[in-house]
Order: sequence, then structure tokens, then C-alpha cells
Amino acid sequence: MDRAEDREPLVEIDGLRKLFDQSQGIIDTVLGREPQPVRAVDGVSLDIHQGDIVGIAGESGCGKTTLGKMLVKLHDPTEGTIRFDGTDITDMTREEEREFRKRVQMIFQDPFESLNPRMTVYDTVAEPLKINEMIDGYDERRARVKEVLEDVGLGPAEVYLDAFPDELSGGERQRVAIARALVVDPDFIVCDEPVSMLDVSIRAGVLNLMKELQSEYDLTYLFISHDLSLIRYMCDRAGIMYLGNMVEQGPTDDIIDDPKHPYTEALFDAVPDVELGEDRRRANATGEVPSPRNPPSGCRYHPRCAHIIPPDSWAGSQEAFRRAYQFKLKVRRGEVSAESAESADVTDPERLLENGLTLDIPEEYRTETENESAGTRVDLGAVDLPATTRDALVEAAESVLAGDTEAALATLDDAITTPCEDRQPQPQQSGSRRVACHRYDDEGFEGLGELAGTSAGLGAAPAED
Ligand SMILES: Nc1ncnc2c1ncn2[C@@H]1O[C@H](COP(=O)(O)OP(=O)(O)OP(=O)(O)O)[C@@H](O)[C@H]1O
Repeated sequence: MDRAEDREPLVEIDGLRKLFDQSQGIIDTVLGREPQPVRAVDGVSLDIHQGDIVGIAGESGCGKTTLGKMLVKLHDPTEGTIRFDGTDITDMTREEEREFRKRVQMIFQDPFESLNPRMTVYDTVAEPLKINEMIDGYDERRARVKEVLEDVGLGPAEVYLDAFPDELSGGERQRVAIARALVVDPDFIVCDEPVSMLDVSIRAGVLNLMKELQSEYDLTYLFISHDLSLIRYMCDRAGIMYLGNMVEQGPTDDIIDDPKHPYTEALFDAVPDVELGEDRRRANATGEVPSPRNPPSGCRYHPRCAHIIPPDSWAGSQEAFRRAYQFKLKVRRGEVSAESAESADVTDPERLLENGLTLDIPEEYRTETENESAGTRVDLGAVDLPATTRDALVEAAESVLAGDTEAALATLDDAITTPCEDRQPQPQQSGSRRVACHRYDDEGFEGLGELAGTSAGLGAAPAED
């Protein structure tokens, strides 16, 4: 079989960043803080090969649309390069840019918004031909428009040519948007959630059409979607984004059947209608996606990660480390404080720890005491903490109860350290995948080796494929 890696990339994305400046919010002004830009895309590298259908998945706000818009030059990158067929698109001559605008198109999510309500179907589809000075003569243009309309399933074309968007159904409008993208015979189309606004009953028809058009027009697609079943259905390769970073990329089936990045695991497990590989346990991510204005240090996923890596010297279980680390975060965020202790009527440091070491995770990962207490308490003795860490946690809890959060954090920062917080992981090749996770660093593997066999919810060890 023809392997993507053996072909020349059509699109080469390297170290791509897009930061949006934000006006200063009221809280920043009051606190005299510098306004932070939104780090929408923050260091993405990806190759897209001729004939590929690549999917970009990730939760809302992770930077998918911003990435897609940079690829079609609707946004300029803050940093990094995009090469299309060997040419750097941020540094093109006028002639190169004209050519680029023909060869690269984008289809948007909302066909109601992306079509001009005052233009007929003919005018809409013929417009790119006029802008790109492509086909001279009314009759020739009309013939080309009719041909493309028939190709997208809007036939006989005469019925549609003089219609306005509000006379069409949602599916017909999206087909017009597809025809407008196709009429210039492009090579590469970025499709941003192309069916998510359409009725569920007609989505498959539009997707199948797009697949047919791919071979007919020799297209390369980038599909942006939060719908993972669509990515599985359409895309040979996929990239998973989290807070502006590409955390995992590779063949779609491999990513779904055996996710390597803990975020990928959590993302796919949250979707009931994606068929998962056998022997997969539920992922146990905690917490919410943080703000892209102020992303976590090191690995952006580490505050939620089930597989957070303890330091090499750690003598307890990984699960215990994760609990201790979450306790540190709770103190840092003010969720565990003298006030919260007072309102829960907690005066004993060990009791404070029994509450603070709980994790908001699925039942099967919880301790017995945690399940019995509906997730409000663990049995401190059952958490496999090294004695020195336990002492440090008790000391920190005493500081919290005394209202000295600073001292508590100093103790916790000293006692509970992780490479995940310190360093941003660089993408590593692991079998068919590129993964940005410290578990796949050489160092991470060593750490993991020591942990193999613990009850830490590590799942399958990330052995080389
Ligand atoms: N023009 C802009 N100005 C300021 N911030 C922006 C702009 N466009 C996007 N953002 C911010 O950048 C981040 C990434 O947005 P983006 O739309 O790329 O994400 P997404 O993954 O496509 O999300 P969704 O699925 O909701 O469309 C978000 O925090 C968003 O608010």
C-alpha cells in the first residue's frame, strides 16, 4: 500500500504559533497585571501529504479553526512557517499568492452564514472564477458552474442556478458552498466542521459526497471536527489538539484503538459512539480545560492527567503521587484553604488531607473509602505515600489550617515535583505516532519502567510498536 510518509508533503507546518492580543480586562487593570495574549495555536508542526484526509480533533477552543485559517491565509501566523507545495505561504510574490488562492480553499461550518443571501447559486459559484480570472466568456463559465453543481449532487443544475440561498435546504446550501470551493479545481481544501450545522439525517450523504469528490478531483483534505466518529469515518490520519498544542498525530485507527497521549485517551473515552479497541479502560482525567490566556507550565495537560510522572526518587505509587499533586493544585487554586476547612468543620491536618487527597474520577479508580464516602474522603493509611512526603503533606495541611497558604505552597513545591510541570514535552516518534508527552521521552520511559505494575491506572505500558 502507498504509505503517506513515502510521498512528498503537500503542506508542511513547522513550529506554528498564533497569539491573539486581548484588550486588558477589568481584573487585570485593577491588579495592574500585563494583559496576556490568547495562545490559540502554540507550536504546531504537521505534514499533510498529497491525497491525505487529515482530521484535526480536540475540544472547543483548542485552536483547530485558527490552525485551519492560517493554512488558507485567513490569519497570518505569529511565528513558524507553512509551506504549500514547497513555497512558504507567509512570503509569496503576488503571482504565487494568486496561484495559492486558486489551489487552496476552505469550507466553513455554517452554510447559512457563508453564502451571500443576495447572490444566486450561479453568482456564488461563478464568483471565484471571476476573481481568479479563470474562464473567459459567459457561456463557458455557465457550463463550468453547471458541471460542478452536478458533481456536488445539485442536478439538474438549471433548477438551482437562479435560486437564492433562502430557497435551499441546509444540505443544498452546503453543497453550493462545496461547489464554490471546487469550481477553481483546487488541490487542498480545509473543511471546518462541514456537517455539524446540518440535520443528522443528511450528514452521511454530504460526507460520502466529499469522499467521492476527493478521488474525482484528486483532493487533499484537512477536516476540522470535534466529532470523533466523523474523524474515524473520514480521515486516514488525525492530529489531536489540546490548548494550542498538537499532542498526538498518526494513523486514525491507531490513535483510536491505542491512544498514546493521556488526553487522547480521555477524549475518545468521552464519546459513546466511537468504537473503541478491546480492553480499554475508562480514562480518568480530572478538572476542566484551563484558559489559553494562561496555560499551565510544562505539559499543558498535566493538571488533569491520570499518568502524571513522579520524580525518579519517588518511592510510592503513581496514584499516590497524583493525589499528592492534586492536593498541591487545590491549595494553589485556593480550593483547599483555612476558610474551606472552617466551613467543613475540619480542624485536624490529617482530616484535611483525607478530604484533600480525593480525586474526582470514575468509580473504578477510586479507593474503597472514597467510594463509601461518595468521593469526599480517602483513608490516609491506604494511600501509598513515602513517609517523607506524608510528613510534608501534614506540615502543609497545618500551614493551611493556620491560614499560611504561602508556607503550605513552599512545603508542597519542595516535596512534590514532576517533570510534567517543569518542561514542555517535545513530540517524539513512537511507532506510528508522534506524541508530545514526557512518558515518551527517554527519561519518561525510565520513570515509567519503575512504575510498571503499580495500581496507578497506567493502562497499557507505552511499549514501542
Ligand atoms: N480573532 C480572535 N481574537 C481573539 N481570540 C480568538 C480569535 N479567534 C479565536 N480566538 C481564541 O483562540 C482560541 C482558539 O479558538 P479556535 O476557534 O481556533 O478553537 P477551536 O478549537 O476551533 O474551537 P471551536 O470548536 O469552538 O470552534 C479560543 O480561546 C478563542 O477564543
